[in-house]
Amino acid sequence: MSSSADGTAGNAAGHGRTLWLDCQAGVAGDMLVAALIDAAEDSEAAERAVRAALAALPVEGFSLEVGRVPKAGISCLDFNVVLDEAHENHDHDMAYLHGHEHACEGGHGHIHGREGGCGHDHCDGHRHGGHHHHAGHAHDHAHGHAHDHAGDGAHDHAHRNLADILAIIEAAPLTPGAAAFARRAFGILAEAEAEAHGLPVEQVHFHEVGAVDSIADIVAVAVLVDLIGIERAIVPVLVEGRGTVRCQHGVMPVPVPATVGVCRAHGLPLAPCEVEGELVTPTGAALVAALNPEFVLPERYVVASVGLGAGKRAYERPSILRAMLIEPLSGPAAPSPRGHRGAEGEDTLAEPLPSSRPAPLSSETQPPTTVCKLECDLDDMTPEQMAYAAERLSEAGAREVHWVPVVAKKGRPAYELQVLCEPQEAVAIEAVVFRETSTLGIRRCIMDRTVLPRRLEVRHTAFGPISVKIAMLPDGTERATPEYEDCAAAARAAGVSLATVMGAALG
Ligand SMILES: O=C([S-])c1cc(C(=O)S)c[n+]([C@@H]2O[C@H](COP(=O)(O)O)[C@@H](O)[C@H]2O)c1
Ligand code: NI
Repeated sequence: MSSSADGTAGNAAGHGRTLWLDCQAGVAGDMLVAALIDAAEDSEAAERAVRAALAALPVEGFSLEVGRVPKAGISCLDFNVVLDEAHENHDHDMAYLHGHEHACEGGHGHIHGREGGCGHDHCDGHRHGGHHHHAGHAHDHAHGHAHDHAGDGAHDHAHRNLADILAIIEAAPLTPGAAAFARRAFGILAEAEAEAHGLPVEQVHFHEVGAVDSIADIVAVAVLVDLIGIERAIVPVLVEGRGTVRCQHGVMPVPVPATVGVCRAHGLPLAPCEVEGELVTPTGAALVAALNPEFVLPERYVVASVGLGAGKRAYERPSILRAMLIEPLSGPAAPSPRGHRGAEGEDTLAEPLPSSRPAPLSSETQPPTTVCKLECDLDDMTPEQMAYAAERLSEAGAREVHWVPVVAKKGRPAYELQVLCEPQEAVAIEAVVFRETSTLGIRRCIMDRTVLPRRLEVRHTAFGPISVKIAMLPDGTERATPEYEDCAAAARAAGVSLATVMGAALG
């Protein structure tokens, strides 16, 4: 929306940006692309970057239209992937909403029978980029689908699997960050689809998402997240409609199974509203999950820029996704130093997003006075699985993860998993516990903490600057503790002992 002097999009200040996504009218892939282009510091440069990335994809058959449209009188940005007739998708069509059968007029139905898979019952009535087609189908049969086509024209409608999609990302000249984000989003979708259809992830054939426009949406968002430098995302709620929607599977309840799957697996909060129809699409939900969002806004923040992304569907609630780049000022969600956290699934999420979670309790200057403790006992997990679960929990925002040896029921040696997290993170952390451990239940309690006031000082030593945490004790005295990571790095660099550097920092 605004331009920086150097013409770069986004992150001209060179630091990670905080995104607040206001999903009061839901979220879909195209809405998110538009909102992020609009919110970038230099929207024109952001649009150019998206166009360049998508033009370089090894995928054919589409062009892009980006322009402003009014939504309830508010000027929004519209991002439209216009498909060639031969590459049309079926499901971004108004005619598919609300289960209206008239979409079949002049079109055709066809069943995709797949052993062990789902049957896709398509109903054609396509409208893309203002064109309305009733073409027949000449499907890409690369994945062994048995199709029963009633159409008679030419229509390429690829059903790609995760490996196909990952190969497209691999072949595209994306930055490592953008490629990692795209892989993460597709991995999240694949897991939800697999769950919905009862298939292993590798056997899932993306239907709608295999289509060109969905690939374009996801890659475009990946490019923009990387370009803008979004390190932290806050998405308090995904507002969803009600009723049913018609998609390739037929008439589905809203939220559709894949959206439910993504939201369940990643603890994304959904809230129903009065709108009849689908506001949150699986792709939209997966993109939000890939941002690994927090759910609580800072107590105070300033707005650096705003982007409004237009949805295609017309509902009584204007279809607008609002993306704000904000600067948190203080409060529980104020920025803090942090490590990395990934999202869901090692194989699909190669490089984690920089964490937006708070620092471990020990390195904070404004520690929380309440924490949530989650516990469960496990006697059937391997050490590898336990270590992996602990890693995933830390990446998901857990402040502490402990495996405590216990003797459990029936005299069995076992381990108690103890996880400390912020209360508002508990639902998301529990989702990771259920996914990565064999537990059937989790005990949960909110605990008060007594914390010493503390501050961080940087001390300049012969070995370089070292952060020192100073805690104030109840008797008024102070206790200084050099930050381990700083000391360890300085000790390694100088080839001296850790104790020498720590002594220098305290001296
Ligand atoms: O995997 C995808 S994309 C998908 C799964 C399901 C299931 O519930 S299973 C449903 N749909 C519907 O397709 C259209 C388009 O979705 P996009 O995420 O590609 O925008 C939409 O109506 C979905 O509900 C898609
Ligand atoms: Ni599906």
